[in-house]
Amino acid sequence: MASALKVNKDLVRERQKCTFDVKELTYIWEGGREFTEERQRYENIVYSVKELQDEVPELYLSHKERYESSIRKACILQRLQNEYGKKHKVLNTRTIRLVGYGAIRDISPFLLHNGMFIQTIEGQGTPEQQAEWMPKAQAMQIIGTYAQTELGHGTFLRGLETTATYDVKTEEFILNSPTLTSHKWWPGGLGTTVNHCIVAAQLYINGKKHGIHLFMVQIRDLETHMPLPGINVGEIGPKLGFQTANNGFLGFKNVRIPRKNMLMKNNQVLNDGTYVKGMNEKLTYGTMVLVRVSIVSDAANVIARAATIAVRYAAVRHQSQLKANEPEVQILDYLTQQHKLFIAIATSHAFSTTYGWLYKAYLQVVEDLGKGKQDHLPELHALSCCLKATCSRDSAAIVEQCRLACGGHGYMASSSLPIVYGLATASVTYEGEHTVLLLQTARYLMKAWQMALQGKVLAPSVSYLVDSLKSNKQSWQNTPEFIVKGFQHVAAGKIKDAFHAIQKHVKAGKDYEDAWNLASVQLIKASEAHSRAILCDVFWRGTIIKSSTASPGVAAVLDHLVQLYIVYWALETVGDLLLYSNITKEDIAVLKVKYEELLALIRPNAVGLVDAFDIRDEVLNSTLGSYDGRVYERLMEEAMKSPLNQEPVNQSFHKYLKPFMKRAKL
Ligand SMILES: CCCCCCCC/C=C\CCCC(=O)SCCNC(=O)CCNC(=O)[C@H](O)C(C)(C)COP(=O)(O)OP(=O)(O)OC[C@H]1O[C@@H](n2cnc3c(N)ncnc32)[C@H](O)[C@@H]1OP(=O)(O)O
Ligand SMILES: Cc1cc2nc3c(=O)[nH]c(=O)nc-3n(C[C@H](O)[C@H](O)[C@H](O)COP(=O)(O)OP(=O)(O)OC[C@H]3O[C@@H](n4cnc5c(N)ncnc54)[C@H](O)[C@@H]3O)c2cc1C
Repeated sequence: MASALKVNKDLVRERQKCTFDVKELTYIWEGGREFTEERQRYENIVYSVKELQDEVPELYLSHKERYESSIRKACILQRLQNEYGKKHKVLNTRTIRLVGYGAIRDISPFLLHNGMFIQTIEGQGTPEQQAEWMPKAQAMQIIGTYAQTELGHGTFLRGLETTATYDVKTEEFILNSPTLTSHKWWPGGLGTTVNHCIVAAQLYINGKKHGIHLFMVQIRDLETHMPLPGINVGEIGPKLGFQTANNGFLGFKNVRIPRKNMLMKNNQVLNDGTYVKGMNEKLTYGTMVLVRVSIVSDAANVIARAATIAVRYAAVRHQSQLKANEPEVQILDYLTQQHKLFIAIATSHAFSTTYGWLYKAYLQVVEDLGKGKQDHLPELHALSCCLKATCSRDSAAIVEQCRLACGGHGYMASSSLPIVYGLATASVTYEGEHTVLLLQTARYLMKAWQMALQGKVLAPSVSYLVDSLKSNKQSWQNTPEFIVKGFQHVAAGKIKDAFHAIQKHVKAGKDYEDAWNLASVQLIKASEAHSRAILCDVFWRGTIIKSSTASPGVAAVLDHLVQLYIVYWALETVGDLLLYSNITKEDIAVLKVKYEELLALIRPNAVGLVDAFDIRDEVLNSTLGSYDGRVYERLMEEAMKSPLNQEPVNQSFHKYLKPFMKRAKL
């Protein structure tokens, strides 16, 4: 952190105003003091390594140079991480990724190795397969990715075209990409980094198709890194963001792999070609469930980064006058600015709390599956789908809102907000496209509604549907508990409407599938409303628990944030509440006042709240958001690093401009 002398005076004043213990909130936000201290220790090591510091900002490098730089840094990071893990504790994924961003400035080309390749071996491999591949993968003797999506299909997994045909004579699978559209397309690290892949392919035995299975395939020689025979591999080129993720394409031509390379924890192929079906074919999709759960945490982190930048900038930036003859005010004092930014802080806490809850549910399901119990799998799938969809979408919208809240300077690459937006918006699509995942949840909600009508017991996350069937709703109260109930009424109402819409189309003679498509706008709205009800409920209940052991100062700000989140969404969806709950116009007027009061309560703590995210300057990498608030100095310093500023006259003047000006006619 910068010394107090150099810190911008507005930020110094803001920090003096703060009414709570910032460190205590950091510990709560991060899940415990031990996690914060572990991260800080590791950050101190990583950010003191000279080789990880940039001489030229990454953004001025070419596509190729950026990739090479990211590999160089990722190797240093991986070594530091492994050494740290041996001496201290194994670091959690959040810390590894957060610190990685700070060094690489974008996505690590090892992201898929560390985030999906290892997890798939762990979750889908037999104990023998784990024993063979895990140590090599963890030590990075083999580097891999998760190669599922193809040029032609990403969403509809049953439509994937890559084939793995079992040859009973040699006890091998033969991999082929029969069409252009069957080429793998997108996997991170696939372009030029990895030598192994987990490949999703259609399994064929004796001409019979058994659906999607996962296979461990070596694609490059470990010594020369040359593609192995039959492998056509490369990089897919620049994208909106994720520039250093090294996303690639891959095609197979009669590539043979041994039988033992099919991941066989769930389904098996025996030597003689006998196919043994596992407990549930959807368990093949298990890694995706884990990553969808993790994306809720990613969404919290990405918002925290954007909020830190935008709130600190809004404290430093003065523009316009509220009253004539008075100094220009900090833009953070405009209520509209608070409206844009405080919801970002609150949302980050909402998602972080929800992630903790969802991850616990995930671990429980994994434990149950180990005992052969799969009762809660559909509920987990439904929750992870809609929460991934809603949190990633909200995170992209909020990051963009933060960027816009920084005016022109938010458009500067050096603010880091464009790159953070690139990260956030990618997550709306990857690991299951937004609408598609909402529709998966809607499938579950339709079944739940049917069960509620039949008086059956429902899973906890949808048990509110039973209440909503009771006709005598209590009169509205403007308390958080009651507003959460209101969101549940909205969700139940939309679920019911979507259900009836399908029924109406079916009664009119449509097939169920066509009726589903005709009702699908209503279905995604029902799914979104369900997500919001879950987010508000979990955030409210989770905050009560967190506050119970917190100091009064921290408990108070947590209460302000959770109330702000709930009231914000009540006002955003006021039309829905009017349609589906007992809220009145008078209640809404009271909520509007309450919302403004909450903004005023949060205002003195705004900078303290983003400081509590404890994101180091190296991670923020932002001219607008650093701890010391030297915004204008940094903007100018960064501009001076432009290669165009390294010479007084660029050669293009002599080559093009001057002759052009000479030839120009009046
Ligand atoms: C741990 C560290 C984390 C690090 C984070 C790393 C971040 C990495 C950053 C970027 C990486 C990005 C990687 C990728 O994008 S990998 C590719 C991801 N691809 C997808 O997500 C594809 C999306 N499509 C699907 O998941 C499915 O095809 C589908 C949309 C769900 C539809 O599948 P299908 O057609 O087979 O199924 P149905 O619709 O017919 O449904 C049949 C029943 O199955 C149930 N189902 C489906 N999926 C699951 C599942 N995963 N688990 C449990 N159950 C599932 C479904 O609900 C249906 O049930 P029902 O009872 O209604 O019949
Ligand atoms: C940055 C990034 C990294 C990625 N990394 C990987 C990786 O490492 N490994 C990997 O295997 N994949 C990866 N992917 C691929 C990613 O998982 C897919 O792009 C994603 O699942 C969406 O699939 P799609 O591209 O086929 O979209 P599409 O399904 O083609 O979506 C296009 C449109 O069609 C709509 N649509 C499609 N189906 C339906 C439906 N049934 N009902 C209603 N609407 C529908 C969608 O809503 C969307 O609006 C990555 C993608 C990105 C952007």
